[in-house]
Amino acid sequence: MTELTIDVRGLTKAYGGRRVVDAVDMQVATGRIVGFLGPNGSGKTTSLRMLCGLLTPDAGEGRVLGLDFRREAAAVKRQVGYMTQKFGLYEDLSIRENLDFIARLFSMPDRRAAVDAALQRLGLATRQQQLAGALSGGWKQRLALAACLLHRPRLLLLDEPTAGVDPKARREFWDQIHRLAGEGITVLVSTHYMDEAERCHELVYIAYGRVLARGTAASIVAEAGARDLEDAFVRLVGRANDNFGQAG
Ligand SMILES: Nc1ncnc2c1ncn2[C@@H]1O[C@H](COP(=O)(O)OP(=O)(O)OP(=O)(O)O)[C@@H](O)[C@H]1O
Repeated sequence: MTELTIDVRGLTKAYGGRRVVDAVDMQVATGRIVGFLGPNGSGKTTSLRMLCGLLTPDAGEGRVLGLDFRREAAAVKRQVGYMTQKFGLYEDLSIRENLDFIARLFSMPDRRAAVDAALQRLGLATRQQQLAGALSGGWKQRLALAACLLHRPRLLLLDEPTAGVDPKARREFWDQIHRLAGEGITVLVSTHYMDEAERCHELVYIAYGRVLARGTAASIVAEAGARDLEDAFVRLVGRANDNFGQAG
């Protein structure tokens, strides 16, 4: 049987009486890269925050990294690398100082070794003295990914990690994600880019807080009777809009 790093059912969250995440099931096998797609405001960030233990769900059951994701949320949080949409590091500190600061926050016993390993892994060693604020968008994202990896998480939840990054840097970032998956790290990543969706092993597509499609890119395109992935999503969201969009 396939080992599931994420196995959660019925994930639900409402704000002001409106369900922004509505009974979402999420299964991600260990070492796989699953793309999380959907229009703006469809509930991706809210779902990711619940899965990593930062936000308490209204409903939902299941396990993340073998832990009860609701009752053991604090333990889940410690073992997940979560990369938020916005660059959250200190612009007036160098690359190395940023990583060292985070290692201190985690009270890592082998801080220096962990920082060195993260610098090497992400190809940041030669730039370690550069100020974070002076880096291009692509290098900033790489630093943010290095920061997520410091505590050696087995699961990465990445929220639009390459938004606004140029195509070459995005490609390099994705090569890195595939290397990490090759090491057995599981990745759930939200994106609006179709070329990135094509690089995921599987996709989950949501709109209005509900899952509209899941599977490989090829199976989603075939099931929607579409030309390509973008066309499939346009069709799916069009149908969803007819069915429950007005109520959402
Ligand atoms: N703390 C909050 N209070 C009230 N409403 C919220 C809160 N957080 C999110 N929402 C609403 O929930 C819905 C889903 O938001 P969410 O950020 O999860 O979407 P998303 O799919 O990540 O969007 P995007 O692709 O734009 O990042 C939106 O309508 C948003 O306005």
